[in-house]
Amino acid sequence: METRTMDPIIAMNGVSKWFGDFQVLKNLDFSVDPGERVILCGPSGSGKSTLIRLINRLEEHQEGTIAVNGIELDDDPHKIEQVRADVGMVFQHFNLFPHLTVLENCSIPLRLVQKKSAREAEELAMKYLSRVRIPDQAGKYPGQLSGGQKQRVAIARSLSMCPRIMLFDEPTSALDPEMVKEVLDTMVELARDGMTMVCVTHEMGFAKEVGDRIVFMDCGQIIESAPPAEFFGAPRTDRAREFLGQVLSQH
Ligand SMILES: Nc1ncnc2c1ncn2[C@@H]1O[C@H](COP(=O)(O)OP(=O)(O)OP(=O)(O)O)[C@@H](O)[C@H]1O
Repeated sequence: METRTMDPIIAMNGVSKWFGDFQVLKNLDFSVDPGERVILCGPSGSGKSTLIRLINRLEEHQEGTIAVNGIELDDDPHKIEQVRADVGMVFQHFNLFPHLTVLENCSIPLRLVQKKSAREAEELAMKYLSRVRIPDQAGKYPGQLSGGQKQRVAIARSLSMCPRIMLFDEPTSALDPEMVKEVLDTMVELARDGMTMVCVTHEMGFAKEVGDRIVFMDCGQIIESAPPAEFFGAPRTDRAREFLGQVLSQH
């Protein structure tokens, strides 16, 4: 039995979701404390992306409750907007606008969503581009950047909105191996600064270094949830052992 000392910033209870007839998530309980770093792992198709996308309502659940920062998600657009203001998300494929410069990619959302002035938006965007160590790329277009640089722009864009939670959905899996480290290093720094993070990743070295807790999913269920030392040192289920055997042999 887990003992908790604070209210979770993400609380999912009894959550189920279907795509048509296919039940992708099955009666999940999942919570994250403020400042906690949770790594979601599991075989392909186990429901990790779907779970993470429920947190900012990119997908809708059909059963159970999901509360983020105390706001329970339902069809109310105002609540969804409030939750999205608190939650940044970084995807596998960056999702940058190719016709906008790096600086515009980061500053335009600040003007449109947070109604900042052009000058304030650019200053904030530059602050976060510096934080991810690419201020010198501000005038370039995404097509002129490496994959690792593009992903750091995506992280800077999210951070400049000042989220309380960052979600990462396989942020390094579209990158060449030599680019992976620079993105993971950026995420490690973010974790050191105390950001609440939920990361779907197969990077088990990163998971060990950064994770407070590893959540292992299979077939739409949470099978294990344990600190890294326990999960990697002594997985309790055959399914987790088999998964670890596969990913550790690939990396
Ligand atoms: N929009 C959708 N419509 C129908 N089925 C979907 C949809 N999105 C996901 N699925 C299915 O739901 C299951 C879980 O998908 P999900 O992407 O959440 O898994 P995952 O664990 O993140 O997998 P991966 O590691 O391969 O990204 C898969 O069988 C997938 O085909």
